[in-house]
Amino acid sequence: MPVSTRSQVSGSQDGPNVTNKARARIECHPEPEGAEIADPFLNNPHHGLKEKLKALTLLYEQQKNLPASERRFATHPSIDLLGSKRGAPEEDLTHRKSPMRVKTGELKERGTPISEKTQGIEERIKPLREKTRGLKERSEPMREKTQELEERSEPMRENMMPGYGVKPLIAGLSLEENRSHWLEAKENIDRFGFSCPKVQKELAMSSVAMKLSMGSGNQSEGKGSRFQKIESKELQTISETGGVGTRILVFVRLRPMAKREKEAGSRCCVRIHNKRDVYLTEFATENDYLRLKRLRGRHFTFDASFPDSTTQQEVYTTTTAELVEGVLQGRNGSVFCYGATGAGKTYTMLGTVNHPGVMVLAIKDLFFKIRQRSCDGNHVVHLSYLEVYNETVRDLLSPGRPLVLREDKQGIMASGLTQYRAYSTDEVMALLQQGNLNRTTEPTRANETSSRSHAILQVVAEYKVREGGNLLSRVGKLSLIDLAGSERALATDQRTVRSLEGANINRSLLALSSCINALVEGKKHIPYRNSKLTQLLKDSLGGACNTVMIANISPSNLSFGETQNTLHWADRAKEIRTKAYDVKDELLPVPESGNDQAKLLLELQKENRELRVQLARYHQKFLNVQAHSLAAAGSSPTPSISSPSSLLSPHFSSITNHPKERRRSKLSSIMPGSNQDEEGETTHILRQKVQSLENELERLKLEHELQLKHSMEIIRELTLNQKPPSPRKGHDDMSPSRMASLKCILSRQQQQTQQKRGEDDEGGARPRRMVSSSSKHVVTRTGLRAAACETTMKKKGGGGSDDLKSPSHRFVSPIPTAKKRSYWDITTANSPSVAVAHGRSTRSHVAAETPSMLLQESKSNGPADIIKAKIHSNRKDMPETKQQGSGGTRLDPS
Ligand SMILES: Nc1ncnc2c1ncn2[C@@H]1O[C@H](COP(=O)(O)OP(=O)(O)OP(=O)(O)O)[C@@H](O)[C@H]1O
Repeated sequence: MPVSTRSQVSGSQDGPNVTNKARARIECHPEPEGAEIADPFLNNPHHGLKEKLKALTLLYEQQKNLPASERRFATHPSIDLLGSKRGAPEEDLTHRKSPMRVKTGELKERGTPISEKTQGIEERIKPLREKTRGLKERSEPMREKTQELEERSEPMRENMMPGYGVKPLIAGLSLEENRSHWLEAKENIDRFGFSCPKVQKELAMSSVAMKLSMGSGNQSEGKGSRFQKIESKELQTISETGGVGTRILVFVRLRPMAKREKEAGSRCCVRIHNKRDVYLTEFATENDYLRLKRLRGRHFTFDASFPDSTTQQEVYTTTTAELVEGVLQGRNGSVFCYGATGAGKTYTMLGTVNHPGVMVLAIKDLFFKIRQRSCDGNHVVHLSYLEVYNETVRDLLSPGRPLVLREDKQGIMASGLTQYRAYSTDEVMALLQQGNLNRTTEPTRANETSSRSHAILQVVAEYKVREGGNLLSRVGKLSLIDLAGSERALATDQRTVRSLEGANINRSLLALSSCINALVEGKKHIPYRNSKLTQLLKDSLGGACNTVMIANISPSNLSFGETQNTLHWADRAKEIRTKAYDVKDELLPVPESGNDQAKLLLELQKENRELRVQLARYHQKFLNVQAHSLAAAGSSPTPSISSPSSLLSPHFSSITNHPKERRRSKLSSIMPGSNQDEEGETTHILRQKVQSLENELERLKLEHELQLKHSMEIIRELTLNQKPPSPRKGHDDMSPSRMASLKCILSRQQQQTQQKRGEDDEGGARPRRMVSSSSKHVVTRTGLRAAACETTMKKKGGGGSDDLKSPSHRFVSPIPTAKKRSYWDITTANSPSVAVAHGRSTRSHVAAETPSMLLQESKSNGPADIIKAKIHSNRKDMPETKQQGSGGTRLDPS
C-alpha cells in the first residue's frame, strides 16, 4: 500500500482532492505571512486523489482502532502535522493527526473568541428582543383598531366625490341615504360642467385638487359634524323650549341667477344640499395657468340653507316665526339680513307685493296671534322704522332732522323717533310702504334698486294682563333689519357719490364684523361704538335677544369673492352667543300703588279737566241754541218753562228717554245750520266726546251720591236722637223748622233714589245719565236746594210748582263740593299745564271753584246772558234759592 511520504506530501500541489470548500477556507483564512503551509496535501497539487483518499482512509482506520484516550491525544492540537514535521521524524504516521482535524481544531480554537463575542452580543440583544416582543404585544390592539378604522372608512371612500373630496356623511341619515344624496349631488355636479369624462378623470386623478378639496372637506367635515351635533342638539332645545336659544341662528339663502348674470355667461358656483350644507366651488380662471382645470371647494354647514326655489313663506316660517311667538311672550328678537349688494336682502326682508318678505309676514303673523289671544289681556303694538344712512340715523316714518342715539337702561334709543301705535296689519303695511318710499335707494352697477342704507323696523308688543291682583306686563321687541350690501367699489361705482355711500356702508359693516369677531373671541370689550349700526344692533348681538341672521348669497361665479366673504362671516356668526334670556324676569308685577297710582290720578285729572272745559263749551252752545229758540219764539206766547224741556227747541221737546236719541237731538241742535256731511263728521266726534263726558259725569254723580248718603246718615242720626247737635263754629243751629225741612229733603231724596234705581233696572246695563228728562231728575245739591226751597215755599204758602223754576239746576255743576274741590286742588297743584299754582287762576280752576262752569265761560252779552238774566230774575222770586245758588259751594247747614 503506497504510503505518501512527507516529501511526497510536501511536494504535492493542490490536487483534485482539495475541495473547493477547503480552498475557499484557505482563501478566507490565509496563513499569516511567513508561516509554512501546514497541510502537505494541500501543498502538493500533483498528489493523486486516490492516494490521498487511501491515506485518509488509513488514518481513519487507525484512529478508529485506537482507544479513546489516545484518540483524544492524537487529536490534541499540539500534536499536529507541523510538530511531527518539525521535530519528530521518527513519529509514526499512524500517530499523525489528520490534517483536516488539525485544521478543524485550529479553526475551533480561533472560533472560540468569536463565539464568546457572539455570546456577548447575544446577551446584549436579549433585552432588545424582549423589548421588541413587548412592543409587538402592545401594538396588537393598535393593529386591530387600524383594521376596524379601515373597515369603517370603507363607505367613506366609496362616498368620495370628485372635486369635493370626501363628502361628509349627513348626521341622522343612514349610509344608503347618504349614498343616494351623494349620487344626486354628483348628478348636479355633472350639470354644473363636470360632465366631461375627461375632466372627471382629471379631477379624480388630480392629487392636488383632491388634496385641497379633501383638506377642506375633511376639515369642514370634522367641524361640520361637530357643529351638526351641537346644532341639532341646540335646535332641539330651541324647539323644546319655544325658541329659548342663546346661539345666533344662521341661515343662508341663495337667490336665483339673474338674467344679467346669465347673459354674462356666469356659472353657478354654489350648491345647497339637504337644506343645510353649502358647497362653494371656485372655478379656475383662464389666466390662472397654475391652477388651470383645477377646482377649489369649500363646504359650510348652517342651521338651514335655502336653495333658490325656496318661497318667502318658507323662509319666514323657518327663520322668524319662532321669534314672533317669543316677542308675544316678552322676549326680544332680531332678524338681520347680511350679504353682498344684489344678493337678495331687501327681497328677503321686504319682498314684493306678490311675494311679501319677512317684515310683512312677521307683522301679519303678530297681529294674527294677538287677535287669537285678545281675550287673555291687552296688547299694544308700537312701531318705528329708521334708517342709518351715511352714519346718520333718520326716521323713515316722519322724515326730518337726523336723530341722536342715546343709551338708557333699556338700551340704545334713537331719541325723537316716532313710535306709531298700530292697530291692524293694513295700517302697518301702509306705514311700511310710506317708510320705504323714504328709504334711500339708488341704482348701482350691481343692483338697480340698491338700498344705500341699513333699515331697522322695530315692533314693540306690550302685553298687559291681570294676574292675582297684580298687573303683569310683558314687553317684547322684534327688530327686523335689512342691511345695506357689502360691496366692492368696482362692483358699484367708483367715482360718484355712491362710492362715499359704499365706503360708509363698508365701514359700518366692518364695525359689525369687528363686533362679531370680538363676541366670538369672548372679548370683554365689544366695539359697538364704532358705528351707528353696531350701536343699534347692540341688543341683537350681545344682549338678551334671540337673534337670527340670514346670509344672502348670489349663485354666480362672478360674485365668488363676495359669496365667500358672506359665507365666512355667517360661519363665524354661528359662534356668537347672546345673553341667556329668562322670560320670567320680564314678567314684572306692576302693583297699582305709589307712583303709578299718582301718575294715573294725574292723567285722569288732566283728562277730567279737559272734559270739563269741553262740557262747558257744549253747554254754552246749548244755551245759545236755547236763547235763539227763545228769541224766535219772542212774538209767540211765552212757552211754559215749568218743565226744563219746555226751554228747549221744538226739536228738544220731542226728546225721548232713549239716551242715544237724546244725544243726537242735542248734537243736531248744537249745529243747526251745518250741512249733512259736516254734521255727520262732527256729530261723530261730538258723540264720542259727549259719551266720555257722560261717563265722567256719571262717575262724579256716584261720588256725589256717596256724599249725599253720608250726609243723610248724619241727618237720620240727628232725627232719631231728636237732639240738635251742639252748635259748631261756622254752622247754623238746628232749629225744629230746619229739622223738618231736612226730613223732607231726606224723604224726597229717598224717593228720587228709588225712582232712579227703578229706571236703571229697566234700562239694564244702560249707563245712567246726569241730564234728566222730565221724569228723571238730577240729584245735585242745587236740586236739593231747589227741593228745600220748594218745601219752604209751600210751607209759606208761596208760589207752587207752577212757578218758573230755575233752569240753572240743569246746568249747575255737580262738582262743587268740598271734597271735589280738594280733588281739583290736587289736580291743579300737580299739573304744570294748569295755572293754579302760585295762586294764578286758570279757567279750569275758576270753573272748579264756581257752581257752574257754563256761567263762567261766557262774559259776553250773548244769548246766554238772556238765560242768565232769566234765571236771576227767577231767583229773585226765590230768595233762598238765590242765596244758596249764589253761594255755590255752600249747600246746606249740614
Ligand atoms: N329669492 C329671490 N327670488 C327672486 N328674485 C330675487 C330673490 N332674491 C333677490 N331677487 C332679485 O334680485 C334683485 C336684487 O335683490 P335685492 O334688491 O333684494 O338685493 P339686496 O341684497 O337688497 O341689494 P342691495 O344691498 O344693493 O340693496 C332684485 O331684483 C330682486 O327681485
